[in-house]
Amino acid sequence: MAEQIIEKEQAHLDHVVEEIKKAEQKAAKNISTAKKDINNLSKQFDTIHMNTTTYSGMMDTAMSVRAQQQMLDERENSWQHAADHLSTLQRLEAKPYFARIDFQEKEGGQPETIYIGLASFSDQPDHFLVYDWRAPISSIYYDGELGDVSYDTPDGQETVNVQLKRQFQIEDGTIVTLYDTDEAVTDQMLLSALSNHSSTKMKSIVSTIQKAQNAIIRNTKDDLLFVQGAAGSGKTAAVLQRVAWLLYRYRGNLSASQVVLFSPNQLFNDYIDQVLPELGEQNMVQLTYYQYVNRRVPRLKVATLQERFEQSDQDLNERAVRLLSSLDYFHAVTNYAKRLGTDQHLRFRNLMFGKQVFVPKEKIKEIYYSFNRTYKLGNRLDGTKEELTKYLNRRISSEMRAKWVEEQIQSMSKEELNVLYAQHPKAFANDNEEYRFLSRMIVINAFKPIKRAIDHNRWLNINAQYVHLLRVTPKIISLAKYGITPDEWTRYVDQQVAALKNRRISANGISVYLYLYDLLTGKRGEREIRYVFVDEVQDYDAFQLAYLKFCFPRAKFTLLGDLNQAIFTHESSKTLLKELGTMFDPEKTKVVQLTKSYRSTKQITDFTREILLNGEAIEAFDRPGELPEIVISKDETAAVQDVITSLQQYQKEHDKIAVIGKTLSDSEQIATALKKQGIDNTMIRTENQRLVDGIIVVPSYLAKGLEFDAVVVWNANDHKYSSDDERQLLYTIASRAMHALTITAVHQPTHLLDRVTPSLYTIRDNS
Ligand SMILES: Nc1ncnc2c1ncn2[C@@H]1O[C@H](COP(=O)(O)OP(=O)(O)OP(=O)(O)O)[C@@H](O)[C@H]1O
Repeated sequence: MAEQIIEKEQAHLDHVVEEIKKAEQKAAKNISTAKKDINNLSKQFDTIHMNTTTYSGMMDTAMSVRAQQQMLDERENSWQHAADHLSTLQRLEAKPYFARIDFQEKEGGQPETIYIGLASFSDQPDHFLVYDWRAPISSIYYDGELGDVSYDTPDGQETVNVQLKRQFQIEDGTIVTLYDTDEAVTDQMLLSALSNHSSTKMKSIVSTIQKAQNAIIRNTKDDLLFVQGAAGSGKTAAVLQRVAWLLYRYRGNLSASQVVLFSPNQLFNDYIDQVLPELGEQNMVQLTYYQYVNRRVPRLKVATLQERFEQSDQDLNERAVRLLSSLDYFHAVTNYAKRLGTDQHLRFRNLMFGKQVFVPKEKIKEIYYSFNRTYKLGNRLDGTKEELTKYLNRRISSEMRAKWVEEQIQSMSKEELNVLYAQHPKAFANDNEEYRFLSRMIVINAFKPIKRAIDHNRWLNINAQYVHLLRVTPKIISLAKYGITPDEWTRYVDQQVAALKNRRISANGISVYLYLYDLLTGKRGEREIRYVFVDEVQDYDAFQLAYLKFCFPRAKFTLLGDLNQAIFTHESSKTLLKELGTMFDPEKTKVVQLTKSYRSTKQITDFTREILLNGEAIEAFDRPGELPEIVISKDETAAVQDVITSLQQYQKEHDKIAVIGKTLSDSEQIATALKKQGIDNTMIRTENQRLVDGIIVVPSYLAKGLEFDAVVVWNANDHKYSSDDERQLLYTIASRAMHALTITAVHQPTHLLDRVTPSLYTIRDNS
């Protein structure tokens, strides 16, 4: 029976592959026709007769060029289309589909059979041999069991009766196995997907998407989708499939450039950048929050990830950061800026002409505040620019008479003069006219930097304004609520001012600084962006998220995070969800919990869960492996040897192994020690590096979001991980392991491991 089924399915598969091959040939032909057309058209371009002697000749030439260009564009489009189609077919050929569903539409409908794969494929119009996994009907594969199942279509909900669900593993056009199932996606299929080795690039999960993940992927209703999920529960995986799904669902109205993903670091960008291309889609805009803010302030140096992670946890600094990163402060800044329109507190800078003051700041202030009280900040800014530009234009005539202009004309070379003459279409009536022309051109050129300064708002003194905001903060928000005295605040601001003089700004300060600037200049955000995704959202604060919402006012937000992995924001991440509740319409907000962890073996998940104080809800996926190991060494030299022993063991079985240190210097220490002992490894110092196979050594804060076959935690002793605050950090690091985990410690292991049930790990005590 089973044999027969396989035979029949293989015959069907052979037929589909055959049809795909035929379609490939056709596509290849279309490509070569389009290519030929493009070549011919390009040649014809050269033969267009250029007639520029008469006006009508010029018009004719322009029209021929335009017509030719249009034809060329069309051919290029059809070439691109055929090339995309061919690459989809090539992807389908080896593995055309992964599932089959037999169902009947209710009320006497015909029984139907569909096959689901990475993309749709039809041999005739409307005769689909394969359905795209994102098609509405494909949802029943992920969502339901046998029997009546509903799914969403653009026209509302439909219900069908599902009679068969079959899953395939196909390799190079041959069915390796198939399962009939009445579950959403069988565990066998998932198990075999998860037992694979990790690689430096994340893979798509379309054939094994789980029901809870499917709900995230296909959500269209909510403005805010907040996914709280355990480490390894597939948040990132689901969100990448979601982008692919959205691009399919809204094809024609949504392009990849209208989707932005904020990721925790650039290494992570590198890790996930193949998933969408593998699904046949272009990558969305992908950047870190600090890249996003940094590129707007080229003159300032924003604190780096490392500085942020390793900043001294001075008590005052912590309290001040809590204040600056709160939603209350965001509102306070909004109101502060609004009042600047009338309260005369806006800070200006002189407009300079070389070393001379061209328009003094007092004068600019006068203009700025001369407008009606009801003017919005943006209009006030535009009005001021207009006045300044008018003033600049008026000054051209008087400046033309200045001595320096005369001197410049006299000293100009023939070539320089010719450049200016080229801008004068006809002959001069007399010398006077010629002189006036030249002096005017010279002044206009000399005024260009002033015009630029006006256009780019350089007459606003944003640094001074930011400092003013910090200084008056005690008047706009209650310091006491954050446990800060006025004296302490003054001290904190003094430190920030000193840093700013050296062009440095804190990680929190930069959001405040840019928000203030945007308010002053009346920026209305990037309105064309439709979807914003924020991964590892627990490391964001409420101010940053409110600012992102301001920057992307028309976007729907999907926020993914794990409050148990808050390694930068610690406790304050707990209030984040509450604060988000006030930013989005509660009716259009959905919070989804993912509790099952897929990344690690059951042994690793059971172990890491107990590091947390509240990890009970985390459920392990039942994939067996070795118990994690804790290795205790008597000193550092011995610890290095113990790490080597583990690494040598892991190298026999795994491709991607990470040694994770707490800080950069911890990591450098072990990387160097390993090298000295002849153990080759790649030290990841900054997020700009690439992930590679083999052994990598990486500091904790750069390991975020990544995964490795085996992880060795370097020196998690009670001295390194001494504070309860570091529980989440240890959990984050340990949960990077897929198949094997070793935690090393010089002397006493951290007390953060005390809660873990002893039967969940083995101990190698070499102390
Ligand atoms: N439905 C699934 N089918 C196959 N693999 C899956 C599935 N869901 C998750 N995975 C795999 O589990 C691993 C963890 O997924 P992912 O990195 O998306 O988790 P995460 O929730 O973002 O984790 P973290 O918060 O720890 O960074 C990945 O290797 C991913 O491919």
